[in-house]
Amino acid sequence: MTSDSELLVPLHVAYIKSLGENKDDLVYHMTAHLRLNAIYWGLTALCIMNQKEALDREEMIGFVMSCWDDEAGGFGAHPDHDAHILATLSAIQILVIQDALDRIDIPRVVKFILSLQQPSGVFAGDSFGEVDTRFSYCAVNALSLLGKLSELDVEKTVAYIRSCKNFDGGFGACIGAESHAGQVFVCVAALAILDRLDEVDHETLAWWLAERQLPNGGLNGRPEKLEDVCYSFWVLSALSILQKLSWIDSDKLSSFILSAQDPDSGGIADRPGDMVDVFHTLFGVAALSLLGYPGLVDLDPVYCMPASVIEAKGLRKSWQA
Ligand SMILES: CN(C(=O)[C@H](Cc1cnc[nH]1)NC(=O)OCc1ccccc1)[C@@H](Cc1ccccc1)C(=O)N[C@@H](Cc1ccc(O)cc1)C(=O)NO
Ligand SMILES: [Zn+2]
Repeated sequence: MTSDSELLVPLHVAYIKSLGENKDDLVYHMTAHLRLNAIYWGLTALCIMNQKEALDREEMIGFVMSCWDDEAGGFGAHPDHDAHILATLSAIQILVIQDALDRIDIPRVVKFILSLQQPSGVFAGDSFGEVDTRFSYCAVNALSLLGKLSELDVEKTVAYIRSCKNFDGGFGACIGAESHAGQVFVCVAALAILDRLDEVDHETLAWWLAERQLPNGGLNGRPEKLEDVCYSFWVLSALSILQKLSWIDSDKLSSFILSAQDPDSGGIADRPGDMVDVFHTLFGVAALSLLGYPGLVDLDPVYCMPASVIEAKGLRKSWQA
């Protein structure tokens, strides 16, 4: 069997395990600012392939705690980096998957997250103030995993997301920004967590999402853009939440994702022939899981975490199978 007809699970597991070992090559140092996010990406990909034990649990929890920024009350993406809401979400996602939330001071983290909400209702990523609907999703996802959604000003949060809805049914990074599949994912997933999917024009948005599929089977993030494996997840997750997964040709998309695998060293790239990375490896197997690829563990599309973990916390929605 060649690589573009089956998922090379053992190779992808070996690739993810090797990431922490090659500390000498340049890529390792160039990606220090994403390290904690990359651990969430690697761990979640392993969970989907049912190989969670491939990485050492205590060593991982130790690294997460080494990224704690005690002054801010949040996590940075690397030891001694400033706290950021993206890294804080990754830290919480890792600890929830490893059943180790008892290691953190939950009220302190909740205070950090809530401190980032702006008067407009949008969230900033950190104290430097860059705002983006991505960060609103991080806040809603993290507070939900911590069981503290009751402390969020839901109306203000929803009002800002509503103001980012475009005529094509999609959402942008901020008011007036064009629709982009990544931003559609974060806005639809945040509204799903808040039980406010009534804010979405389901038919219009599902049509815009289905329009992302190109003749080669891959999905792009915006009209006229190139196909990219990670957009498979952003688009499929939003369609899954809208219960319109059937609007995508899943056989052609699965073949596209499988063709982006590196058949020698493992890993998945953004498109066939490019360099693999752990980000596209996660979102490739995540998309295959949503498409029902045989032997993969069910993924919750809203949290991008194993469905069993979300189920155990009582966070699955009534409309989810
Ligand atoms: C910072 N970043 C990006 O900008 C990527 C770059 C890219 C990958 N393929 C095409 N471009 N873009 C990206 O993640 O866009 C998807 C997205 C945009 C906005 C909101 C949500 C998703 C990637 C890292 C990366 C950089 C360069 C190459 C590969 C991965 C990244 O960290 N993305 C974030 C996007 C994101 C952020 C927050 C979330 O809650 C969910 C997703 C992430 O996945 N965090 O866990
Ligand atoms: Zn990509």
